[in-house]
Amino acid sequence: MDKLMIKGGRPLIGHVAISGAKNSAVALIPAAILADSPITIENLPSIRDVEIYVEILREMGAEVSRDRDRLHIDPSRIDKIHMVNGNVKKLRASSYLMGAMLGRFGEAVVGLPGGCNLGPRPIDQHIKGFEALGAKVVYKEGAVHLTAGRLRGARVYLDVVSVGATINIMLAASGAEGITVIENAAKEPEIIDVATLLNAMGARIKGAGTDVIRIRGTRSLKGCRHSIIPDRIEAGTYMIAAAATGGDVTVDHVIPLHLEPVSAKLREMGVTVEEGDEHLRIISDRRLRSVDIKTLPYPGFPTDLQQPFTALLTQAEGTGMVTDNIYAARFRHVDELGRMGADIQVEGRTALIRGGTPLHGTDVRAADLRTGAALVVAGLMAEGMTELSGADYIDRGYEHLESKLGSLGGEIWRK
Ligand SMILES: CC(=O)N[C@H]1[C@@H](OP(=O)(O)OP(=O)(O)OC[C@H]2O[C@@H](n3ccc(=O)[nH]c3=O)[C@H](O)[C@@H]2O)O[C@H](CO)[C@@H](O)[C@@H]1O
Ligand SMILES: C=C(OP(=O)(O)O)C(=O)O
Repeated sequence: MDKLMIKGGRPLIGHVAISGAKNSAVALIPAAILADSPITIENLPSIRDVEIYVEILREMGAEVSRDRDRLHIDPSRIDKIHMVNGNVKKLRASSYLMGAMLGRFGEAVVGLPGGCNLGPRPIDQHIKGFEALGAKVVYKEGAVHLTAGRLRGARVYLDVVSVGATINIMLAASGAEGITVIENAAKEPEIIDVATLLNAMGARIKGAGTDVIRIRGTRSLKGCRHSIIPDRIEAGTYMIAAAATGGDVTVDHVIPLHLEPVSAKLREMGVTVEEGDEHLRIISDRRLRSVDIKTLPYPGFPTDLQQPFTALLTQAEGTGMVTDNIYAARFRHVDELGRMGADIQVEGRTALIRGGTPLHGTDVRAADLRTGAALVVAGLMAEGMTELSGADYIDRGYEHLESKLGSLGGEIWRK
């Protein structure tokens, strides 16, 4: 496993260009399965999750080629093969194969998805949606077997606000006959991105970005060209790192509205956040006040930035409280931050961070993607060298992390 070496103590200064969103990319790629002709996806991030999804589509018979940040997918020869083991187990977003295959073929056999281990991650709401559209569901040997023949539009109320279930039901419903209405839908920007692609393919989706989404499906979805929205989680990570190091960083190619919860919390801490049309500038003198964070579905504070934000709070004055309302057990970064000198107590789904304890570099391990991001932020703040193993997790979601941080003056390299 690769390691990242980080020498802390230098402020990050300069501009960083934000890549396309991971959580859009891993939904847009399987969405291509629904089309009968080629699709081009632009602003594609170079990250491991994308590489894995490309391999999955190739295994299914798609012709896929890449030209810098453009991905061309010809799905016309995709076959309804069973996708039970191997790459599907490496990704959470492999669950989207269920909706996409159901929408195109009326049947699917897909292994239960993998992804970051954040505690239990059920897919009951996805299944509830597929059943409402007429699918029969059987669990056999670690895989979900779905059969429907022709799917029919239906009304689905989600008991839990779920990004994955909302997208998966949109995918299936786009290939269904008639109208589907998703109530209590998730409102994340990535959902709007997927709906934009499906509409360009010929579906008629209204309300994406609100909690009621209406989808009129069609049998013939065609190829198109689509550009992925910026990755708000990558951008938020650089904003946090800028604040953490007492830096002056402009994150370019972002949609500032998507980062409002992060900007608001940084401002509460005493950080200056200047907003342009497509950029945000973060200026920090490293004199930070503690704040409380409660993660919530969009437009609330994103759980995917909870861990890096916790690292930032270790250097703020006072005690901060971080409550993860999405994943009760998303605290694998806490012990590692403790090894670097942080004082954090976890009670239930809340972490209490006593700020102002100096951090020192040591050997730490990322066991999931955003733990990795938290430890990078901590390493940049710490005195001395941090040796971070588990860099492969970080590669799942951050394009060219070392060179982007390096161009900002951060000292980070791969061993
Ligand atoms: C590939 C992708 O886009 N991943 C993101 C997506 O994950 P993912 O789509 O898996 O997350 P969900 O929005 O579905 O999960 C939200 C909450 O709902 C629960 N739940 C979800 C589905 C279900 O059927 N039943 C159920 O109980 C989950 O356990 C969790 O507590 O949104 C999460 C929440 O913003 C992010 O952390 C992930 O980065
Ligand atoms: C949890 C995440 O990803 P996934 O849902 O793909 O595991 C994440 O991006 O932080």
